[in-house]
Amino acid sequence: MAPKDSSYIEWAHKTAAEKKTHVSFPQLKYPSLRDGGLRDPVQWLEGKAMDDGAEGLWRIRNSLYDFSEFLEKHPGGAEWLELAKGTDITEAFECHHLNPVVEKVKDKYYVRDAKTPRNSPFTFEEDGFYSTLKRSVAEELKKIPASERKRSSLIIDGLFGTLLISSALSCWATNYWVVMVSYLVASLALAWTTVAAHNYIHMKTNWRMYLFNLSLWSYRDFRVSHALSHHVYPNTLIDLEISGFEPIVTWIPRKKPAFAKFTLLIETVVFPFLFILNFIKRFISNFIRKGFFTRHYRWHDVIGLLLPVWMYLASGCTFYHAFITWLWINCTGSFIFFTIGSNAAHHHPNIFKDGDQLKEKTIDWGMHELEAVMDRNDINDNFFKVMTFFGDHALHHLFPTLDHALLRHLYPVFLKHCEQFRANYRLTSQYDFFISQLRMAVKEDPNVLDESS
Ligand code: HEM
Repeated sequence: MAPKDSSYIEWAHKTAAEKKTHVSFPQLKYPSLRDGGLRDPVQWLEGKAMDDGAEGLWRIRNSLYDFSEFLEKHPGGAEWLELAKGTDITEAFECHHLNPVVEKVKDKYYVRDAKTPRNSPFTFEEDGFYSTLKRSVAEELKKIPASERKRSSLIIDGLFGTLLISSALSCWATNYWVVMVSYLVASLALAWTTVAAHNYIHMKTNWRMYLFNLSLWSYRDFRVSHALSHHVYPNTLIDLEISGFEPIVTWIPRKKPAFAKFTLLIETVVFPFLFILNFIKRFISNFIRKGFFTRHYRWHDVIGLLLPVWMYLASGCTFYHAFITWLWINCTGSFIFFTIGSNAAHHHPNIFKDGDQLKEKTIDWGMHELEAVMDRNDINDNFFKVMTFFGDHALHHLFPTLDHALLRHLYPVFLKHCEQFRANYRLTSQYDFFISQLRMAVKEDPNVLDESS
């Protein structure tokens, strides 16, 4: 158990270096396969399966289930369960369903009790913050008109259309300024389409989630790294959106390499290539991972390559010209997407990160989500910005399947529950996040509980 005095920081650094357990949750095993290798979603799922005691089945709390027969019947799509097979899906199961009917459905597939304790610090007590809020949100949703969802569809469809027109124009035009402006508009439209498509990757199978792949990246990979990893375990050692950037950028408080001082420069150089690098990593997996092609490669992995083909066909330029222009658009889009993403909501000295000292070693899952996120008042004030800058982030984390257009209606009930349970919902500005993300990249010491807490 961590000592609760000034020697905590020393203890935390020692525990972090040993890599046997989490630091903030020392009762948890250090995640298998976390460091090294490709650090990709497949490796993350394999490591999680080694730690979760699911015995090749699906684990929810302390019971094991066999959903093989249910896969194709799952209203959310078979993919979610197919990906998560062999792991503990308690958190994902809880936050992806507001309808209590799922509890009864799952019971039909019970096999036996798990043999090991859960390797997670999160609880879902019936009278706790998250379960109570979830019941109230389910009631509140009944009052929101279904037409609200059109607002988000309109934005992503508009962005997609803008991308198609501006990318073709950047190849067709000969005037320097028209080329430059259309190239910049296309890059921004690609980045924003990818952010907006994120709204749809969290839902049941739908066509707009495939727009994510226009970036060359894979929505299927993102469902793991973002929805099943980052969303449910934010800023812990199991968060792949933290470990996936290491050792290039380390946002958790740890001893940092000397190059951490140059994080701004490193991000500027690396971010433009991440869309392409994710594509290459996934493609290479076909050669280095047995069965990857049949288990993970899908028709939608080629969607990203349709954009240069479209630019070539629509503009009538040479394929070489279309390809080079598309590379510029893809790299600029990648830079914009990752700059928005890394400065959005999670990297700030006042936000929980593994290493920080905690009062309790288990925590209501919803309370933890709010400890690991902060919202931006200058993003949440406008729905277009919400859709294109990962806005309304706290509510989105708590209820990821809900269309972003519905979230603003939930604030009264959400804030009431935060007050009642003294949940730590916080707001700051986009500028503060930009500076704070860079501060986190050099921050070595964890936060220690102050005496009054
Ligand atoms: C990795 C775990 C899981 C994920 C990520 C997941 C995801 C989803 C998603 C995205 C939806 C659509 C939600 C919506 O449109 O509002 C959904 C619906 C549903 N899922 Fe799952 N699911 C998971 C596990 C399960 C399990 C284990 C069961 C039960 C055996 C289940 C039963 C259902 C049912 C019954 C619905 C329809 C709910 C309704 O009509 O409101 N899911 N799921």
